[in-house]
Amino acid sequence: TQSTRPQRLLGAVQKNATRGDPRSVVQAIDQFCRQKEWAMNVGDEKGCILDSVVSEVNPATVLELGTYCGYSTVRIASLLPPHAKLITLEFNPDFAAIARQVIAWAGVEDKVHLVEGASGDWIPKMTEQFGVKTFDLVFLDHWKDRYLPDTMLMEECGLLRKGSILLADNVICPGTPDYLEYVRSSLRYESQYFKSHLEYTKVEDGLEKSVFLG
Ligand SMILES: Nc1ncc2ncn(CCCCCNC(=O)c3cc(-c4ccc(F)cc4)cc(O)c3O)c2n1
Ligand SMILES: [Mg+2]
Repeated sequence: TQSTRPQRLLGAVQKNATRGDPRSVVQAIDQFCRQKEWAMNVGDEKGCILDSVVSEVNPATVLELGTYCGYSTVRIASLLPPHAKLITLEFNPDFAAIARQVIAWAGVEDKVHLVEGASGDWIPKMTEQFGVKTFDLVFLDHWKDRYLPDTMLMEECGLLRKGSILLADNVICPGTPDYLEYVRSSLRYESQYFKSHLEYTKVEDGLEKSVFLG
Protein backbone atom coordinates (compact mmCIF):
# COMPACT_ATOMS: atom_id res chain seq x y z
CA THR A 1 0.00 0.00 0.00
CA GLN A 2 1.09 3.61 -0.58
CA SER A 3 3.06 5.28 2.21
CA THR A 4 1.92 8.65 3.55
CA ARG A 5 4.02 11.84 3.57
CA PRO A 6 4.52 11.68 7.36
CA GLN A 7 5.72 8.07 6.97
CA ARG A 8 8.21 9.15 4.28
CA LEU A 9 9.34 12.04 6.50
CA LEU A 10 9.95 9.57 9.38
CA GLY A 11 11.90 7.35 6.96
CA ALA A 12 14.16 10.28 6.08
CA VAL A 13 14.80 10.91 9.80
CA GLN A 14 15.65 7.24 10.47
CA LYS A 15 17.92 7.17 7.42
CA ASN A 16 19.73 10.52 7.77
CA ALA A 17 19.59 11.59 11.43
CA THR A 18 21.64 10.30 14.37
CA ARG A 19 19.63 8.69 17.19
CA GLY A 20 19.67 10.96 20.27
CA ASP A 21 20.76 14.03 18.31
CA PRO A 22 17.81 16.45 18.06
CA ARG A 23 19.62 18.90 15.79
CA SER A 24 20.32 16.15 13.23
CA VAL A 25 16.60 15.22 13.31
CA VAL A 26 15.62 18.85 12.62
CA GLN A 27 18.19 19.04 9.81
CA ALA A 28 17.02 15.75 8.25
CA ILE A 29 13.39 16.95 8.18
CA ASP A 30 14.31 20.33 6.69
CA GLN A 31 16.42 18.61 4.02
CA PHE A 32 13.55 16.21 3.21
CA CYS A 33 11.07 19.11 2.93
CA ARG A 34 13.37 21.23 0.76
CA GLN A 35 14.60 18.49 -1.54
CA LYS A 36 11.79 15.90 -1.61
CA GLU A 37 8.34 16.92 -0.33
CA TRP A 38 6.98 20.12 1.24
CA ALA A 39 5.41 19.55 4.68
CA MET A 40 3.79 21.95 7.14
CA ASN A 41 6.58 22.04 9.74
CA VAL A 42 7.40 25.47 11.14
CA GLY A 43 10.65 25.03 9.18
CA ASP A 44 14.22 26.32 9.53
CA GLU A 45 13.69 30.09 9.06
CA LYS A 46 10.73 30.49 11.46
CA GLY A 47 12.34 27.73 13.56
CA CYS A 48 15.26 30.03 14.37
CA ILE A 49 12.81 32.65 15.68
CA LEU A 50 11.08 29.90 17.71
CA ASP A 51 14.48 28.85 19.12
CA SER A 52 15.32 32.42 20.17
CA VAL A 53 11.96 32.88 21.94
CA VAL A 54 12.27 29.51 23.74
CA SER A 55 15.84 30.34 24.85
CA GLU A 56 14.76 33.80 26.06
CA VAL A 57 11.74 32.48 28.01
CA ASN A 58 13.61 29.39 29.33
CA PRO A 59 10.22 27.85 30.18
CA ALA A 60 9.48 25.20 32.80
CA THR A 61 6.09 24.43 31.25
CA VAL A 62 5.28 24.56 27.52
CA LEU A 63 2.05 23.77 25.65
CA GLU A 64 2.21 23.07 21.89
CA LEU A 65 -1.09 22.99 19.98
CA GLY A 66 -0.66 20.90 16.82
CA THR A 67 2.23 18.42 16.88
CA TYR A 68 2.03 17.16 13.27
CA CYS A 69 5.28 15.13 12.83
CA GLY A 70 7.01 16.53 15.92
CA TYR A 71 9.46 18.91 14.18
CA SER A 72 8.78 21.92 16.44
CA THR A 73 8.31 19.58 19.41
CA VAL A 74 11.91 18.38 18.94
CA ARG A 75 13.19 21.95 18.37
CA ILE A 76 11.57 23.19 21.57
CA ALA A 77 12.38 20.13 23.73
CA SER A 78 16.08 20.26 22.76
CA LEU A 79 16.30 23.77 24.30
CA LEU A 80 14.43 23.08 27.56
CA PRO A 81 16.11 23.01 30.99
CA PRO A 82 16.38 19.56 32.68
CA HIS A 83 13.05 19.21 34.52
CA ALA A 84 10.95 21.25 32.10
CA LYS A 85 7.80 19.73 30.60
CA LEU A 86 6.40 20.10 27.08
CA ILE A 87 2.81 18.98 26.54
CA THR A 88 1.92 18.70 22.85
CA LEU A 89 -1.60 18.09 21.52
CA GLU A 90 -2.26 16.29 18.23
CA PHE A 91 -5.76 15.59 16.90
CA ASN A 92 -4.79 13.17 14.12
CA PRO A 93 -3.78 9.68 15.39
CA ASP A 94 -1.68 8.95 12.29
CA PHE A 95 0.33 12.18 12.76
CA ALA A 96 0.64 11.40 16.49
CA ALA A 97 2.04 7.92 15.75
CA ILE A 98 4.72 9.40 13.47
CA ALA A 99 5.50 12.23 15.91
CA ARG A 100 6.10 9.76 18.77
CA GLN A 101 8.74 8.00 16.67
CA VAL A 102 10.40 11.26 15.58
CA ILE A 103 10.48 12.46 19.22
CA ALA A 104 11.94 9.09 20.33
CA TRP A 105 14.59 9.15 17.57
CA ALA A 106 15.66 12.61 18.75
CA GLY A 107 15.91 11.26 22.33
CA VAL A 108 13.73 13.98 23.87
CA GLU A 109 10.81 11.78 24.94
CA ASP A 110 11.55 12.39 28.65
CA LYS A 111 10.63 16.07 28.25
CA VAL A 112 7.60 15.54 26.03
CA HIS A 113 4.06 14.41 26.79
CA LEU A 114 2.16 13.89 23.51
CA VAL A 115 -1.63 13.87 24.01
CA GLU A 116 -3.99 12.71 21.26
CA GLY A 117 -7.10 14.83 21.10
CA ALA A 118 -8.61 18.21 20.31
CA SER A 119 -7.36 21.37 22.02
CA GLY A 120 -10.89 22.43 22.94
CA ASP A 121 -11.42 19.18 24.85
CA TRP A 122 -8.00 19.02 26.54
CA ILE A 123 -7.26 22.62 27.57
CA PRO A 124 -9.90 22.49 30.37
CA LYS A 125 -8.35 19.25 31.64
CA MET A 126 -4.69 20.35 31.75
CA THR A 127 -4.54 21.05 35.46
CA GLU A 128 -6.37 17.92 36.66
CA GLN A 129 -4.64 15.57 34.15
CA PHE A 130 -1.07 16.90 34.19
CA GLY A 131 -0.85 19.00 37.35
CA VAL A 132 0.04 22.08 35.30
CA LYS A 133 -1.00 25.35 36.98
CA THR A 134 0.08 27.79 34.25
CA PHE A 135 2.10 27.65 31.01
CA ASP A 136 5.20 29.79 30.63
CA LEU A 137 5.05 29.37 26.83
CA VAL A 138 2.31 28.29 24.38
CA PHE A 139 3.17 27.54 20.72
CA LEU A 140 0.03 27.74 18.55
CA ASP A 141 0.31 25.76 15.32
CA HIS A 142 -3.02 23.92 14.98
CA TRP A 143 -6.27 24.78 13.17
CA LYS A 144 -5.97 28.46 12.38
CA ASP A 145 -9.60 29.16 13.38
CA ARG A 146 -8.94 27.63 16.81
CA TYR A 147 -6.17 30.05 17.83
CA LEU A 148 -8.59 32.67 19.19
CA PRO A 149 -11.17 30.43 20.90
CA ASP A 150 -8.40 28.36 22.51
CA THR A 151 -6.59 31.49 23.74
CA MET A 152 -9.82 32.69 25.37
CA LEU A 153 -10.30 29.19 26.81
CA MET A 154 -6.77 29.21 28.28
CA GLU A 155 -7.53 32.60 29.88
CA GLU A 156 -10.81 31.29 31.33
CA CYS A 157 -9.10 28.13 32.67
CA GLY A 158 -6.44 30.25 34.41
CA LEU A 159 -3.66 28.59 32.40
CA LEU A 160 -1.98 31.93 31.62
CA ARG A 161 -0.13 34.01 34.23
CA LYS A 162 1.33 37.53 34.09
CA GLY A 163 4.25 37.11 31.67
CA SER A 164 3.07 33.94 29.89
CA ILE A 165 4.18 34.02 26.24
CA LEU A 166 1.98 32.99 23.30
CA LEU A 167 3.89 32.32 20.06
CA ALA A 168 1.64 31.77 17.04
CA ASP A 169 2.70 30.29 13.69
CA ASN A 170 1.09 31.17 10.32
CA VAL A 171 -0.45 34.49 11.30
CA ILE A 172 -0.12 35.58 7.63
CA CYS A 173 -0.25 32.28 5.70
CA PRO A 174 -2.70 30.55 5.99
CA GLY A 175 -3.55 33.46 8.33
CA THR A 176 -5.32 33.92 11.64
CA PRO A 177 -7.00 37.34 11.28
CA ASP A 178 -9.40 37.15 14.23
CA TYR A 179 -6.55 36.00 16.56
CA LEU A 180 -4.20 38.77 15.35
CA GLU A 181 -6.89 41.43 15.81
CA TYR A 182 -7.54 40.17 19.35
CA VAL A 183 -3.97 40.00 20.69
CA ARG A 184 -2.99 43.28 18.97
CA SER A 185 -5.99 45.28 20.28
CA SER A 186 -6.46 43.70 23.73
CA LEU A 187 -5.07 45.67 26.69
CA ARG A 188 -4.22 42.31 28.26
CA TYR A 189 -1.52 41.50 25.67
CA GLU A 190 1.67 43.12 24.40
CA SER A 191 2.20 41.77 20.85
CA GLN A 192 5.13 41.72 18.44
CA TYR A 193 5.25 40.43 14.83
CA PHE A 194 8.31 38.54 13.56
CA LYS A 195 8.23 38.73 9.76
CA SER A 196 9.48 35.61 7.99
CA HIS A 197 8.41 33.22 5.24
CA LEU A 198 6.11 30.22 4.90
CA GLU A 199 8.26 27.15 5.58
CA TYR A 200 10.51 26.19 2.63
CA THR A 201 9.03 28.92 0.38
CA LYS A 202 9.40 32.63 -0.50
CA VAL A 203 5.78 33.36 0.49
CA GLU A 204 5.44 35.83 3.37
CA ASP A 205 4.45 34.44 6.76
CA GLY A 206 5.43 35.24 10.33
CA LEU A 207 5.17 34.49 14.01
CA GLU A 208 3.25 36.66 16.48
CA LYS A 209 4.68 36.78 20.00
CA SER A 210 2.20 37.98 22.63
CA VAL A 211 2.92 38.51 26.33
CA PHE A 212 -0.12 38.03 28.63
CA LEU A 213 -0.19 40.98 31.02
CA GLY A 214 -2.55 39.36 33.55
N1 LIG B 1 -8.21 21.82 17.64
C1 LIG B 1 -7.12 21.05 17.39
N2 LIG B 1 -6.54 20.46 18.45
C2 LIG B 1 -5.44 19.70 18.25
C3 LIG B 1 -4.94 19.55 16.97
N3 LIG B 1 -3.91 18.86 16.45
C4 LIG B 1 -3.91 19.06 15.14
N4 LIG B 1 -4.96 19.82 14.80
C5 LIG B 1 -5.34 20.18 13.47
C6 LIG B 1 -4.21 20.99 12.88
C7 LIG B 1 -4.06 20.69 11.42
C8 LIG B 1 -2.77 21.29 10.90
C9 LIG B 1 -2.61 22.77 11.32
N5 LIG B 1 -1.58 23.46 10.55
C10 LIG B 1 -1.86 23.97 9.35
O1 LIG B 1 -2.98 23.85 8.88
C11 LIG B 1 -0.76 24.64 8.57
C12 LIG B 1 -0.96 24.85 7.20
C13 LIG B 1 0.05 25.44 6.44
C14 LIG B 1 -0.16 25.66 4.98
C15 LIG B 1 -0.79 24.69 4.20
C16 LIG B 1 -0.98 24.89 2.85
C17 LIG B 1 -0.54 26.07 2.25
F1 LIG B 1 -0.71 26.27 0.94
C18 LIG B 1 0.08 27.06 3.01
C19 LIG B 1 0.27 26.86 4.38
C20 LIG B 1 1.26 25.83 7.03
C21 LIG B 1 1.44 25.63 8.39
O2 LIG B 1 2.60 26.00 9.02
C22 LIG B 1 0.44 25.05 9.17
O3 LIG B 1 0.66 24.89 10.52
C23 LIG B 1 -5.62 20.18 15.93
N6 LIG B 1 -6.69 20.95 16.13
MG1 LIG C 1 2.37 26.04 11.11
